Amino acid sequence: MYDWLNALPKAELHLHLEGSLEPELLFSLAERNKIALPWSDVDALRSAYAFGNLQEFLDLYYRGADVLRTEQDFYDLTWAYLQKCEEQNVVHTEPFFDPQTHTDRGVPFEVAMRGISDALADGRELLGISSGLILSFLRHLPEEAAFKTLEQAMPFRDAFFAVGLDSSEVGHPPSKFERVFAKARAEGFLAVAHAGEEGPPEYVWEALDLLKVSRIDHGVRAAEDPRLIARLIEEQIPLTVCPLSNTKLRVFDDMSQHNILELLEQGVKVTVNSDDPAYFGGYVTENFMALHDSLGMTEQQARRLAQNSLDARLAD
Ligand SMILES: Nc1ncnc2[nH]cnc12
Ligand SMILES: [Zn+2]
Repeated sequence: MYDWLNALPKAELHLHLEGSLEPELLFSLAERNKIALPWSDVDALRSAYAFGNLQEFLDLYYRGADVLRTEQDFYDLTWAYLQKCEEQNVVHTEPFFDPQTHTDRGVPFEVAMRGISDALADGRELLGISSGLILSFLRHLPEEAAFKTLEQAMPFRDAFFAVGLDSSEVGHPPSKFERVFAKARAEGFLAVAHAGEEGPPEYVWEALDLLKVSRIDHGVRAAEDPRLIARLIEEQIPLTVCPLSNTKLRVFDDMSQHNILELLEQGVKVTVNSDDPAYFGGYVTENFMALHDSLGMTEQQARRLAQNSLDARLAD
């Protein structure tokens, strides 16, 4: 019934590699690395995936990422995600990687970087999936820590094409990172940022005007500000929307209330993405399916959304 959705060629532009860590892989990495887990089995872990907001999810996401220790672990994580891409006709992907999630617990920057880069290279060669990596700063940490992360990344500068901004949004506006984004842009990187997920429309304005981003990640709360919507349409700034994430994190109470199709019909360049698929119940195709089931998305709308994702690519 959903084969036609799965068959659409798509790009994924909002995916946290650490959020694609499926419970089965999480348990097998814990065993390989001799790490004790607080959950008795995969089902017990899955049943903990009930979130009241972004922070409740992030607490579990950072806890889960602790099983990632070796270059092979990061390779296996990335390769499992790329195999999903192949299954779902995701022909291009621009994943986020949060170095501070790993360096802050003693995993060297280069360990994560090498495992991920090798898997992305194999994805290109063996699966024909093109990709570009986005180095994302954790916004709940100081800007100084982001500067340090950028510095650590410079020996690997060819491994990524853009910087991003994620983690706890409210209370950590884009303006907090204006200087480090300026430095990254001066070094030749593009910029994207999470804004308007839980945070207000002002954060989307700041991401555009201060961080000079090429895309907004989420951005669904921009709908509260008609002037902002007019600008997004005028400049055709893409929004990387994540429907299942938004309902799991209670940005919308129910998928039937999601605004992605209204934004699409207004002329905003919205795309469909999975964010943290292992935690939110599905990859890109399942996100498209949810829009079909709960919002009555038509085939023509699905085709436009998929085309938007291809048009909004930033990496070669
Ligand atoms: N949805 C999300 N928002 C902010 N930071 C994140 N890190 C992983 N998923 C995220
Ligand atoms: Zn995200």
